[in-house]
Amino acid sequence: MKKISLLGATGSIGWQTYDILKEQRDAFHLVAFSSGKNIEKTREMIETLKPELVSVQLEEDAIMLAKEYPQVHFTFGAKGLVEVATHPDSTVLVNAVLGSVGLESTLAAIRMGKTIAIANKETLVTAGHLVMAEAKKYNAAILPVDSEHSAIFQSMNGENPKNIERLIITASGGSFRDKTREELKHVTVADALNHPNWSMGAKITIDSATMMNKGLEVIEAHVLFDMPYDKIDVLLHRESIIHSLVEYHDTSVIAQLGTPDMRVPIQYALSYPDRMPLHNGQRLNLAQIGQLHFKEMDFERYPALRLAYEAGRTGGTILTAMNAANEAAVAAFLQGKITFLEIDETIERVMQAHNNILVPDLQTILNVDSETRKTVLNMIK
Ligand SMILES: NC(=O)C1=CN([C@@H]2O[C@H](COP(=O)(O)OP(=O)(O)OC[C@H]3O[C@@H](n4cnc5c(N)ncnc54)[C@H](OP(=O)(O)O)[C@@H]3O)[C@@H](O)[C@H]2O)C=CC1
Ligand SMILES: CC(=O)[C@@H](O)[C@H](O)COP(=O)(O)O
Ligand SMILES: [Mn+2]
Repeated sequence: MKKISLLGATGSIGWQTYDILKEQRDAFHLVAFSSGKNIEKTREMIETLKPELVSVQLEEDAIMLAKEYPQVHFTFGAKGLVEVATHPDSTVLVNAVLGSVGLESTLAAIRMGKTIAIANKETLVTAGHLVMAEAKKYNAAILPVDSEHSAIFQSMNGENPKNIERLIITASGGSFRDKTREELKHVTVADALNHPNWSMGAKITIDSATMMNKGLEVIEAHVLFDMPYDKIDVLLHRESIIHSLVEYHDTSVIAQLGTPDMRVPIQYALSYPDRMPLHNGQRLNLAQIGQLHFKEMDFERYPALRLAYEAGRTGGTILTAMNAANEAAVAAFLQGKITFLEIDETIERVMQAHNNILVPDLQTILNVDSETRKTVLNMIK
């Protein structure tokens, strides 16, 4: 029986993790979880899985829930995320919280030698060097949940990494893949949230439309697999059936395929190195699909991807600035305060003005993160 802590339980990844935990009660037990402001889902998870510790975003919600569930210990805010991540009974942390807010709790769990099943890509982008150095020091395994990185991880199974020629990350193209840049001037939030293949949280769906999601994933791959940027390519593949590929020196290409269902990489990270049947999983029928499509990436159409490669190749706090600018700009777009095209423009302006620090410590990263968010708010005013 693996004991699990889960951050971001009420989100898209968190709720799909809940689906797996409910179906696999002989294999997994949820000891602690965090949610944000969704109290209905928080109640349901408490009643179904009976954890010992729950963290919510607001103190008043923690006080209210403590009266309803006296057998559960409640905590809240940033310290609550760390308490959930470091619960003494859990051996695996699933980090499915949104944004760089997941960084400190991830580091705290790593320092206890826990296995980290990581969906929270912003943490790896903003402070990948710190996360991987601490994971090595404390012998903590970092297992990818992001579908592309899980595909790469599965395609590297049993292989010697020194034989890899390049990683090929597939991209659906997002909600506006059939539009020109000119046609993006007046798109709405509702249009942008309409992803062709995946049902995901709002922020990552917008990232997918700008292609910043792929930019974050290129950096995530560099961090997780220690691969130089000139050996990480992005390939447009509109069906999201091939989740990513690894090419080897002998020209062989190994890929992982499947219907688009995030429960597959989540469950693989939980059951690794084993596999388990997937409850209600839809099997891939290639004959029925008939055709798969591929196209070279267009960096002019998707400037966010170019910016992410630039930040990755530069390294240092520019990664934190880019990530924080993106988080703040996407939040502003979702609130109707800026247009879709202003997301890229905001990130580029922040990066151009940034004074880079090459090997930042945690405090420097936290300072750059909060300063960048303030800068973006001032730019938007
Ligand atoms: N969704 C997907 O299919 C995929 C997601 N990812 C990555 O996984 C992560 C989560 O994405 P997704 O599930 O889509 O996101 P969602 O927005 O659906 O969920 C985010 C979760 O984090 C909680 N949360 C948000 N802000 C805070 C905060 N300040 N303090 C505490 N909790 C907070 C939310 O709580 P509440 O809702 O209760 O307020 C919710 O539980 C992201 O890094 C994303 O890039 C990676 C691959 C695929
Ligand atoms: C499911 C998942 O891992 C997402 O990150 C997904 O990849 C988004 O799709 P695109 O970014 O390829 O549109
Ligand atoms: Mn992905």
